[in-house]
Amino acid sequence: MNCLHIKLTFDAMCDMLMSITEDSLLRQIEEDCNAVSDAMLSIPIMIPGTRYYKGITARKRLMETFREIIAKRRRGEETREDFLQSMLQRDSLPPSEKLDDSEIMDNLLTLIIAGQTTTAAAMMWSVKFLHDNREAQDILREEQLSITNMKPDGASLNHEDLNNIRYGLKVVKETLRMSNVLLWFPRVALQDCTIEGYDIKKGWHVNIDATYIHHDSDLYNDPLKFNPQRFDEHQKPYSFIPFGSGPRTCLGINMAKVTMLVFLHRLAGGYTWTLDDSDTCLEKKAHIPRLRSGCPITLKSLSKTMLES
Ligand code: HEM
Repeated sequence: MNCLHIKLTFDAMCDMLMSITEDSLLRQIEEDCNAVSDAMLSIPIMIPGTRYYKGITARKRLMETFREIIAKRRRGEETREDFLQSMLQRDSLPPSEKLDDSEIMDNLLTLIIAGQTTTAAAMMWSVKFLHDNREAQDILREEQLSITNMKPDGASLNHEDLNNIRYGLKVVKETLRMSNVLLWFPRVALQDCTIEGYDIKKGWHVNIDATYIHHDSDLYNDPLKFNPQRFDEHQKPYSFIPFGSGPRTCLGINMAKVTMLVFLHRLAGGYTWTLDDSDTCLEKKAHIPRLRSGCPITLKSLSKTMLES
């Protein structure tokens, strides 16, 4: 199932950014992006076979692919309404505001890597937490079915429906609190300062430990329990920071939330599921916590489940 989460979010991301829908090209870009991600925590040794080497060569291939797509657009061979097109439209602006090809390519790769594995991992954890918490799954399902029942047959979700997925949003938040997709955010102190009595010197590297904050029992009652309802109460400032905080807050916060809401709506509103692998070990050497098993599941459509019960 993790593979499916990754494929879903990856394809949606590439479509939104560059309107790529051809499967073979998507799979090639996906493989290369995975190699770049895997290289992030590797030792920087440029020897064939190492994770670092694979990441650097994959990045070169990706840049070539993006360069070709950009060249086609610049030659006017294709025009789309996507993120790439909006970056290219800056060509008509004064030179200081234009983006050159390498900036455009960097932006594309940054958004794919920042947005794809994070959202896919969060979706995987929501499947696992909801599987282990049947009560939360049932409340979520009830909400999704009531939204579907109010709509004409086959109509897709609109903005108003998304605003009505209130319990679903709490499931998203509780999943992000417990899974800590990004474990900590590194910062460098730009000047000497004192925080809560601790002196921090200019140039020190400081890590904001989101995992600790999200599991602090002074902030969250029974922090190891998956309890979406806890978000009925107002959170203290800086106690819930899955998307960071301040000027470098996640740019994709709304996209991530909407992607997860649509996914949960479809999943809980259409299916029940069982886990095919109960292994709870985490993947080794991954910079985002994920189940080693990939969280494979078997889906059963609700209509079938209802007939059987
Ligand atoms: C569940 C999904 C996601 C989580 C948990 C997440 C988390 C984060 C966090 C914690 C940061 C801030 C890191 C820091 O302060 O140093 C961040 C930054 C960022 N995120 Fe996300 N993210 C998610 C999805 C996305 C998506 C879908 C996109 C893009 C489409 C995206 C694009 C970015 C970018 C570009 C930054 C850098 C912002 C900057 O430095 O100014 N993220 N993300």
